[in-house]
Amino acid sequence: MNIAFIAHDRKKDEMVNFVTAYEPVFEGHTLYSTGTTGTRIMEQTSLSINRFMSGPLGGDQQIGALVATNEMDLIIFLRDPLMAQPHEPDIIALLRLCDVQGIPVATNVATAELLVKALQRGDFAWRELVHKYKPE
Ligand SMILES: O=C(CO)COP(=O)(O)O
Repeated sequence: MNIAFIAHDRKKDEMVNFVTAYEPVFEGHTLYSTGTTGTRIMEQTSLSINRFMSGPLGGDQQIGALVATNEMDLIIFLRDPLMAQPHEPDIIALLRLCDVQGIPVATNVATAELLVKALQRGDFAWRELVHKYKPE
């Protein structure tokens, strides 16, 4: 599966702890992230992550491009609900595209945990069909 990690600054510790806890689950997947989030995760785990630009510089939009083409299977986006972001329009656009394509997206760690357990159980197998029968 193609999985993306994104965390706002005050959520980065939570993200690193979360990914560390489920590192064995994430190991078998293709991982993506915005710039700083990915750096932090790679510093503290042995996971290899394809990093895009930092969020405020367009990283959310780069991940959004993969959502638009239905290539992203799961997004864990730990947003900071208590701090305004300069790139709020990019964030809204990414979440909108997840709804357009029906992509599972967790915006807090409680939901992220449920989705990762579903991933472990094989509940994301339907996404293989999406990839297999993707129109050209
Ligand atoms: O701002 C972000 C998401 O909107 C995250 O970007 P960074 O991972 O580069 O901090």
